[in-house]
Amino acid sequence: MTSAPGRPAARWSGPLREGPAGGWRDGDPVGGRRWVHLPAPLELESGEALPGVRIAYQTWGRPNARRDNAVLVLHALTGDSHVAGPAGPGHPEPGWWDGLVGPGLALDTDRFLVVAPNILGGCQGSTGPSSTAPDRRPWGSRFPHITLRDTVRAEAAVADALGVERWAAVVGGSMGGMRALEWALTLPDRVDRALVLACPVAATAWQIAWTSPQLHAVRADPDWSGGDYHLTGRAPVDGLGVARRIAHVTYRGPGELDTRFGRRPQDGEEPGRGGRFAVESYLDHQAWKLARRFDAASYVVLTEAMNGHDVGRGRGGVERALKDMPERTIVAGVDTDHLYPLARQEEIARHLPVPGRARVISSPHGHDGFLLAVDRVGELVRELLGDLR
Ligand SMILES: CC(=O)SCCNC(=O)CCNC(=O)[C@H](O)C(C)(C)COP(=O)(O)OP(=O)(O)OC[C@H]1O[C@@H](n2cnc3c(N)ncnc32)[C@H](O)[C@@H]1OP(=O)(O)O
Ligand SMILES: N[C@@H](CCO)C(=O)O
Repeated sequence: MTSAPGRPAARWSGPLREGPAGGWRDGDPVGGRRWVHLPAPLELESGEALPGVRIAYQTWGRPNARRDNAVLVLHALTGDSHVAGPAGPGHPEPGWWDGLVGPGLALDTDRFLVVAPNILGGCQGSTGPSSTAPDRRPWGSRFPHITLRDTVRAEAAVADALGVERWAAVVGGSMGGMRALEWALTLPDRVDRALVLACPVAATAWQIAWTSPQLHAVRADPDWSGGDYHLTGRAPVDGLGVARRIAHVTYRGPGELDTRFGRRPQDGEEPGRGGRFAVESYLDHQAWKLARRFDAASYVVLTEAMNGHDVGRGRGGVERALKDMPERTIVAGVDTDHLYPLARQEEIARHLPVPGRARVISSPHGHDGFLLAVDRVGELVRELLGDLR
């Protein structure tokens, strides 16, 4: 085992403990996390049924009398329900779109009820491979293959619990953007508008190719134990760390890394003589940071769900499918994104019911620009929702 600086202990601390259940209650803390339990096993696209599903979610703002002011925000691969707000119990970091949600902000909590679930298959409160199965053991390798459409059907229970028949909008980037597309196409009566950021209409060979060494890295870790490591006291943190290093390079811009790090050695280290370049140290930091907060089996399940992303499946192809998107759909991408390049968003925009061009998020940060260029994302949200009262 490597003893690289920052490497976490080889175990993962497990899913969050249960909190309050149910839908909207006056007086609940803003941003507080709640859980919805599905009343029946979830019928998966594969034909299997998944029993005992619960979905964790957070809310900000209040529902109006007609309950038509709810906006669903969908997180990316390693995100969670904590879109906004300070770090606190269960949330070691501030919200990942802090600055977008609050009074007077683009997702104005004086006007909207903002709702963010943790995805099915994840590890931040919703049912995933690290959760307990009905036999009281972790699901582990028995957790079924899920699709992004399955995640949408599971989240319908959150809308039901909140009394929301139709989202005023669904908003998401990367995997969240894929899921925004799937929400609008799987449950079209329940989505009025959509903001789709930094994602493709279907996973491409290029995108799947980048995930292949990541999946191999996790599964090659001896602590993976075929996916059944949750009770062993060890977790495949080295494999997950390698996966994150590979993924993180795809998430950032080459110009950005050159500018930030250049050929600089990490302080006090000598590259080539056992030491690292600063950029290598940066990737090590990203690796261990994720390994501390994310379950490797969730990473595998969700990566495979993204690889299966194809809005055209069973819908007569992607062009036919996109014709059923809401008329009020905005698509945007990051100009330096080499993982999900702007051409992929142009492809979506071209085939919408009201065809147009993709909006551009100008950012040096590559794919992660959709997380970091909060002001620009705020402009797009205002463009989508500005006329709603
Ligand atoms: C629950 C949570 O922890 S977050 C959950 C929600 N997260 C998400 O939804 C998305 C996942 N998050 C991400 O992808 C990323 O965190 C992003 C994109 C939001 C972060 O992007 P940025 O703000 O640009 O961070 P950046 O890539 O510059 O990394 C900064 C980190 O690298 C560290 N760093 C910078 N240079 C070096 C170096 N040479 N060696 C080691 N570490 C370095 C910084 O100290 C900083 O550490 P910290 O994050 O622990 O404070
Ligand atoms: N940095 C993002 C990229 C995936 O879109 C994440 O980890 O979720």
